[in-house]
Amino acid sequence: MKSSKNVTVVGAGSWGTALAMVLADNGLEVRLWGHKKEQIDEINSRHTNQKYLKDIELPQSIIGYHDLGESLDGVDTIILAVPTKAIRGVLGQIQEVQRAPLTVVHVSKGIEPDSLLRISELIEDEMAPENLHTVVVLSGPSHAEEVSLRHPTTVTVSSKDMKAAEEVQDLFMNMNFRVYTNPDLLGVEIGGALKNIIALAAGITDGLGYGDNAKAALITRGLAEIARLGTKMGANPLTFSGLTGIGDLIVTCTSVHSRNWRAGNMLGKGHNLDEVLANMGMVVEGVRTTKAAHQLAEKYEVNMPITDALYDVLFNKVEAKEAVDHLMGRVKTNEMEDLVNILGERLT
Ligand SMILES: NC(=O)C1=CN([C@@H]2O[C@H](COP(=O)(O)OP(=O)(O)OC[C@H]3O[C@@H](n4cnc5c(N)ncnc54)[C@H](OP(=O)(O)O)[C@@H]3O)[C@@H](O)[C@H]2O)C=CC1
Ligand SMILES: O=C(CO)COP(=O)(O)O
Repeated sequence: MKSSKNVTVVGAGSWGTALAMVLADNGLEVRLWGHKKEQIDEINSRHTNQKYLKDIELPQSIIGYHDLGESLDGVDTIILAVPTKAIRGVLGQIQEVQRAPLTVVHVSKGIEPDSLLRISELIEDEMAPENLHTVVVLSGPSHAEEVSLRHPTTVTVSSKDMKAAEEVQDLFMNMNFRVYTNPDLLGVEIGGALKNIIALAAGITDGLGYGDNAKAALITRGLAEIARLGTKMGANPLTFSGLTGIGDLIVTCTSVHSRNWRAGNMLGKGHNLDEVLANMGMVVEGVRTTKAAHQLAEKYEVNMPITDALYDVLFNKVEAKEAVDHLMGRVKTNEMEDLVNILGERLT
């Protein structure tokens, strides 16, 4: 038994359920809130969540809740595990029923289009200051399917309040789930969100049958454009060589577990976006994030050719092959110069 803390996981999808398992393995009685009654009944009676984690037996110490107020009773920390586009609505519901300020540990990977807020900023924007103690992000290369099988996984936590981040590190850390800290909140959130864009693109080139050279190019040049934008926004460029940068890019661009990769793969094979999203049955964060990143690139005047190409495929009906041809046919350039210039600007 590691902790007597009461924790509620808000969102009973793949990631919320897998994280609830980590906390249960650490000796906590975990409350798992979901908005679908049948699913909560399944969690409590059969100790499974078949739609999201097929054939996984959940620990009995995970208790499903359908009543949000009840799930938050006596709780000071929540793990917020819903898709980015559901966050404002769910926080609205939480604020109607919460009785004490909350530490919100968010695990979502996205950026809100138009407002261009990162998730920690979105939470601060949506929650009244008296309802919010602090925000911590947990992010990194971590497919729920593998975490639920207790396979070795590493993630990073970050916050403006690093003491709170360290408490979250202690809460989750175990022999299968190793948690690091990184004080660069902006870099951690940007890396986690933008890797989904590159995973969609990697799925597309795999769907087109282009193979490993193309994928390696996407991962490394994708990292270059994520690092350019993140560094211009104020992140530590070294964060992008860590778990929430290259780490999450590798896992998402190369794994069949990735919904972003799978969606891209179907696009590359010629299916249209509506068809792909309708078939997925789970969130594909990279689609909305592409819109947000396209807007961020314009705002910060950063060159993001892969993001632009994907934006055209998703929203301007450009054929995937045509987008790749366009990327390959751009004017010659230097591999590192843009990032070096951005770093130089920051020093002056
Ligand atoms: N899956 C993974 O391996 C990882 C996911 N993440 C991130 O975690 C976040 C959540 O993803 P994930 O769990 O995978 O997504 P899933 O699609 O697996 O599950 C999302 C869950 O949120 C619920 N939900 C959606 N909208 C609402 C709402 N308005 N109110 C209440 N519940 C809602 C869904 O309910 P319903 O069943 O009704 O749709 C579902 O239970 C994403 O940002 C993702 O990028 C991060 C790391 C790993
Ligand atoms: O973020 C993830 C792994 O780190 C999950 O990626 P997908 O949302 O593409 O499945």
